[in-house]
Amino acid sequence: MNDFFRLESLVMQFGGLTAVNDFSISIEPGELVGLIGPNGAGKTTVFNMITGFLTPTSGRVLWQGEDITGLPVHQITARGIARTFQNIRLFTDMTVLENVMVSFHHKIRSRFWKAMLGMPSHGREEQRIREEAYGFLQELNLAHLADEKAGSLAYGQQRRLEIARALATYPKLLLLDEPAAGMNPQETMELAGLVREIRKRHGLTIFLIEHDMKFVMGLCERIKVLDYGISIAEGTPEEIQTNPDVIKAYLGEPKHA
Ligand SMILES: Nc1ncnc2c1ncn2[C@@H]1O[C@H](COP(=O)(O)OP(=O)(O)OP(=O)(O)O)[C@@H](O)[C@H]1O
Repeated sequence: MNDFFRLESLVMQFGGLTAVNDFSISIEPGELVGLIGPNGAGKTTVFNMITGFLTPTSGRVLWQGEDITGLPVHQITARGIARTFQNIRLFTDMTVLENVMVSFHHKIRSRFWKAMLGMPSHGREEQRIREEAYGFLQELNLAHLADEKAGSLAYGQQRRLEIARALATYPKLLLLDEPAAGMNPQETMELAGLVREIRKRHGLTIFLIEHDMKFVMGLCERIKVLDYGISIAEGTPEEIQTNPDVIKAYLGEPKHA
């Protein structure tokens, strides 16, 4: 048992549907853990319960020794948990750089008051935020697109921009929901390298959902498998690939002639 990050018996019911049932996991600082499972297995629902988008029907989310179950989204972000979304959520009419700058909103609020009071640090602070935001774009290989509208980027670039935005909240735990979705094999391979780099540089712990098995198996140290809301396996990539329950969940029962 660790005190860093633990999910205890999470349950999420939507009316008569139990989307997630008795889900538990404990993640150590610095780990890179994958969450896989067939469509509709409940993976995004787990992320929504961690990040405050959904309040679990029962169970607890424990983060650095604190019970954060059901806290509002902004309070969870402020505690160092950030995420990206399966359906990309960018401000498409804003520039790539502005999209990252928005993530500094807590700082921007103080900037706003300083500007109102005509305090001199306003310009300097804006410049600092701009430089920091640009630094995150460089890390995600997007700096050359800083002044483009976010909506004009290719799909894979938008996914990387989502990660840059999440990093700009200075998280300790980063949740990535299908980061490689819609990417070609080359982009997916580059993304795996970027994920490794940002983990190292920022001392991150990463929990990710992904359907691309090559990506998951090559990147994650440990994998959890959900099927119909129930956790059916947990182990190393090698253990998961040879687990009969996992094979059955993905391929269905073997057909008998
Ligand atoms: N807000 C909601 N209201 C009602 N049902 C929901 C809601 N969110 C999810 N569900 C249902 O819960 C189940 C799990 O959905 P979820 O999106 O968590 O699955 P998933 O494993 O992330 O799937 P995918 O791989 O297709 O993204 C599905 O049957 C889904 O229809």
